[in-house]
Amino acid sequence: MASSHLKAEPTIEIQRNIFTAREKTTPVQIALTGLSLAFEQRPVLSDLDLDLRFSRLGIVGRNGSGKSTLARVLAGLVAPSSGKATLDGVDMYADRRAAIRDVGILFQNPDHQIIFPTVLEEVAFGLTQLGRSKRQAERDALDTLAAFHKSDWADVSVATLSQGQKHLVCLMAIVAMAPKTLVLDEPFAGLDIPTKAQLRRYLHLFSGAVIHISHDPQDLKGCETVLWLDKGRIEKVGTGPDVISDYLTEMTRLGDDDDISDLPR
Ligand SMILES: Nc1ncnc2c1ncn2[C@@H]1O[C@H](COP(=O)(O)OP(=O)(O)OP(=O)(O)O)[C@@H](O)[C@H]1O
Repeated sequence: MASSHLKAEPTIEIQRNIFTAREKTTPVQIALTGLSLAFEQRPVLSDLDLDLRFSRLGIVGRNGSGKSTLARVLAGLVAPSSGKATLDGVDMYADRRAAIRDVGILFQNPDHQIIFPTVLEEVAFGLTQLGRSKRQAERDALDTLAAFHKSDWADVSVATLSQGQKHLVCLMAIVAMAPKTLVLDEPFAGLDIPTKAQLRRYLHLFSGAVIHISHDPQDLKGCETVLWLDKGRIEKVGTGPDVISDYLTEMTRLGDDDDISDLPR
């Protein structure tokens, strides 16, 4: 396969405003009011209250702290047990049409996300979900591939791509839909360092707001605001360096502990 690279200082061809300069990023408001969610009566999110505007919001927390569940609630994929979550005033669970239009979500495993055999079909699919004709969707998908300098990927079989390349296909599919908010649920887990760095560069070009979930603070460099979740509650929210510094201190302390032995109740 011919390779095509995005260089460190890319020439961005602005096509349908898919990419704009970072300083033009449009912030989004996140509001949680008394948000709780339980699975089989086991609380996973407990009475979360939050109201802030962000362009790049990081969410950190240990395994099982409720990060993915919060992401799913925000994207409208799961209903809270009580309380409310909105993005720019919209309850995404109540308004499925707005959810498809306004929120893109990128999961850890691209194989759980990709359903079509070729790159073009995969990228075009979301656009048909937005109501575009198949022909228009394919045209717009080709524009997106071109914006990412990946026109030569159009007819490539997704099954032949590496894990990092599959992540990029998912990212292109979501960016093509131009959501206001992109939710990244540990999308870099398991990727090697250069692949992570390259995907981060592509992400940097996305002009909407980003919610980036990770248990690794390294991934959240560049988030102006970070929310730390612990056992389904907000432990701290504030500027990135401030929250990450406290989080690392606590994670280092817990590393000397043996709570891996504790089973969920
Ligand atoms: N569909 C479900 N049914 C039952 N329990 C669930 C379900 N989804 C998540 N949980 C539980 O909710 C808790 C929080 O899970 P969640 O995936 O939100 O945490 P997380 O912070 O994203 O964890 P990780 O970093 O390990 O991905 C976990 O104990 C998990 O087992």
